[in-house]
Amino acid sequence: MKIVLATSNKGKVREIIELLHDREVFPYTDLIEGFEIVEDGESFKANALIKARAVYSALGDENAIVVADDSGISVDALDGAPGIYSARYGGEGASDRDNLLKLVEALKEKGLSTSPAHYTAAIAIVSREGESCVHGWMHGDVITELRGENGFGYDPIFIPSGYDQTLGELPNDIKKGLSHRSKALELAKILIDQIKFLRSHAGSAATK
Ligand SMILES: O=c1[nH]c(=O)c2ncn([C@@H]3O[C@H](COP(=O)(O)OP(=O)(O)OP(=O)(O)O)[C@@H](O)[C@H]3O)c2[nH]1
Ligand SMILES: [Mg+2]
Repeated sequence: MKIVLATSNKGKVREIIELLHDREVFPYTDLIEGFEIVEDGESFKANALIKARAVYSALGDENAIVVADDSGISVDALDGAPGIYSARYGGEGASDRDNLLKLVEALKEKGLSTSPAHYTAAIAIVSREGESCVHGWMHGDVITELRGENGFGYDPIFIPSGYDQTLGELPNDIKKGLSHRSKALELAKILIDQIKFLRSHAGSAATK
């Protein structure tokens, strides 16, 4: 059963494939040409569903189970910014590093060197059975000093609650155990396995 990821973010692909380890998972760009998806939803959930629906219909394969992730970081001292705009906080086409440096600059402009913050991940699942969305969060603090190269995006300035190192410094395995994405995927796995169960029993039910 093909699980197709509706993302072009390599950091997400790596993490999601690791977290869905015993399932056949690959990015949609292994199957069809990548295409621009306009994420004009008002929430992480709305954007995740937009991405999953767009890839599901572009694939035209009723057996596909399409999984999308919309995620971002929300900083208390910036009234929750960048939130759903995390991917383009530094402007259209901004790189992860541009986005991170923009966040550091915004904190410094307020005379701050740290602020409570949290990551949100919304994971949408679209298949012929229907569509659903689950969430996961990870709380901690952002700092204005970049520390470490692990993870991706804003990780070098994010210190998860209970730790004193950033996700850039901590081994990826630590992030796997506590990230917004891993929490949401634990729930998504239940829904994906339900779809598998329904499909494997659909045939036997029909023959009774
Ligand atoms: O340091 C980080 N560690 C994470 O674990 C994480 N999860 C999300 N993000 C950031 O939030 C935005 C997602 O935007 P996003 O959901 O639109 O994804 P994207 O545009 O990169 O790819 P796609 O999935 O839309 O194709 C991007 O700026 C990511 O850097 C993270 N940053
Ligand atoms: Mg995006």
